[in-house]
Amino acid sequence: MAEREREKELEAIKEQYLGCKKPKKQVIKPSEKFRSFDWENTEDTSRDMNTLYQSPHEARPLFGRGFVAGMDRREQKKAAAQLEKKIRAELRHRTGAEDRVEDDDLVDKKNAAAADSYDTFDMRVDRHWSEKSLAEMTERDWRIFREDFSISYKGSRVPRPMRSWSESKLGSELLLAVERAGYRKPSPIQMAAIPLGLSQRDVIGIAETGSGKTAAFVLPMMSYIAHLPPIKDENGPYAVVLAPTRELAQQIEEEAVKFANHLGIRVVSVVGGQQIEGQALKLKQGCEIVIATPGRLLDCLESRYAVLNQCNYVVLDEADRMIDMGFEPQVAAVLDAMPSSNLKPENEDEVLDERRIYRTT
Ligand SMILES: Nc1ncnc2c1ncn2[C@@H]1O[C@H](COP(=O)(O)OP(=O)(O)OP(=O)(O)O)[C@@H](O)[C@H]1O
Repeated sequence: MAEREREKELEAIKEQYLGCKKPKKQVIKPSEKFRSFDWENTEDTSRDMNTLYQSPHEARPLFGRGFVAGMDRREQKKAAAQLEKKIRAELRHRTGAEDRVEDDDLVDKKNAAAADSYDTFDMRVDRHWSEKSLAEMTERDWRIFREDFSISYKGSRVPRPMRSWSESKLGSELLLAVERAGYRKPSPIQMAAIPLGLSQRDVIGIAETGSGKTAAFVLPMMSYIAHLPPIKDENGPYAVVLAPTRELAQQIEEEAVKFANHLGIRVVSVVGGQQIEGQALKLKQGCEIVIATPGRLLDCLESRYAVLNQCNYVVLDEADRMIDMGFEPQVAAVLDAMPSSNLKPENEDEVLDERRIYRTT
């Protein structure tokens, strides 16, 4: 007995200092454990066994620019329209009614219109300005229109730009001339400046080279002159265009003649580098528009070949360049040869910067 006690004691001491010798508990991995596990198909609850629920309504979340996650209501409407068509066909089939294609077409059109006029959030979608008549244009449409063509204004009570030639108030003869010139659409500077010119407002137009600035000032000028009686003898002109160089003056003349010939308006160019007598003769025969470089026009005025007492319309083409080239005194002298009341703006706020410069020097 004492021996057994001793053995037990020894075991306990060994266990304490050398660790126990108990066999390790075997751990079975779940993959091992369930390797041969099988279940009845009906026990599979991961999917609905009822076919009715096999294709549940699918959410179509929209992400990206202009969307927050949500449902595509337009797609749902399309699906609903298809279903409606199917049901109609089925009903017709059952009742033996004839196929009425018009009915389907009508449903199609109605649904297409509904899908187009509502966005994905079921909000009404506005049509683009190009699809609207002038009367339907909203402030927002005009803003988008101006943004589309990079048109911006500074000034008060600015008239709306014109969207097309037909919407301008140029008159049928000028519109015909524009069509014959092959100008299908107005350029942005023309869209913005022509309505201003036609409303007898002073305008400073800024646009890049080759953007159609010439027609933008020539057309309202022609429209203004078309309402006046033709000039007799040397009493003209009604309008003067000043340009810094001979070449530019000639380019403007070419552009002006395209429209002037249709209206019986006479255009004379008065530029340096050519015989002054020839130009004097043309001025004497009478003309409604003079296109000139400042120095040569001043010579003509001083020699009394030209008078500007009927001139109410002045264009300073490339005014900044004329100042850079030192033409300011000549331009000021030409403007002073016109009756001062002609150039006095109704509203002092609307005085052209250039004119102020010329008039004060
Ligand atoms: N609406 C239009 N449609 C088609 N062509 C046009 C239109 N307006 C002008 N043009 C043509 O575009 C060309 C350039 O026009 P224009 O000479 O008036 O430009 P500009 O802005 O005055 O250029 P610049 O700064 O060189 O004087 C011309 O040949 C003109 O006939």
